[in-house]
Amino acid sequence: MLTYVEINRLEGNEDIELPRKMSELASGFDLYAAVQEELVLEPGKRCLVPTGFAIAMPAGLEAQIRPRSGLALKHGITCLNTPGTIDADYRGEIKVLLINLGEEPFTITRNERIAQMVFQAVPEVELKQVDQLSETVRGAGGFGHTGR
Ligand SMILES: O=c1ccn([C@H]2C[C@H](O)[C@@H](COP(=O)(O)OP(=O)(O)OP(=O)(O)O)O2)c(=O)[nH]1
Ligand SMILES: [Mg+2]
Repeated sequence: MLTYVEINRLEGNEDIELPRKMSELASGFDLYAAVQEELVLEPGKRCLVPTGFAIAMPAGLEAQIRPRSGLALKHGITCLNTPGTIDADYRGEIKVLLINLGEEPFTITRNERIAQMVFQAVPEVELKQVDQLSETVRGAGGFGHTGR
């Protein structure tokens, strides 16, 4: 089923590409940097990169902002808060929190693809407080208790 998500290009970003799938069955819409000309991200530093657009999706969806593997592999550039969460009721500009985990400064240029946005269904959940939880074999074991 096709779902329509409204997208609004923000003023001053007429030259910035709107998010786009780069192949027919791609999961993510690639996001383009709406930085002024260039932005240099030094090793170990983070920055919030504007994208020049806002969206409105129907209730029951979220958007996740995920890194691009090529930038991660070649330059150590990733999203610090990956996956970034875009709430269905958010109407502000979508921004990408990048961090440079590489050894070299990385230059972000205007209209460069810096991350991708994947839409996901969010189930309707309500938390119900109880005195005792249902039992399982795992129980409270976690954090590697099954071995390395
Ligand atoms: O990578 C991101 C993450 C978040 N947002 C926007 C959309 C999201 O709906 C809002 C809030 O994000 P989040 O809930 O992750 O941040 P918070 O620190 O909990 O802020 P808030 O108190 O505003 O919810 O910020 C982005 O544009 N990019
Ligand atoms: Mg929040």
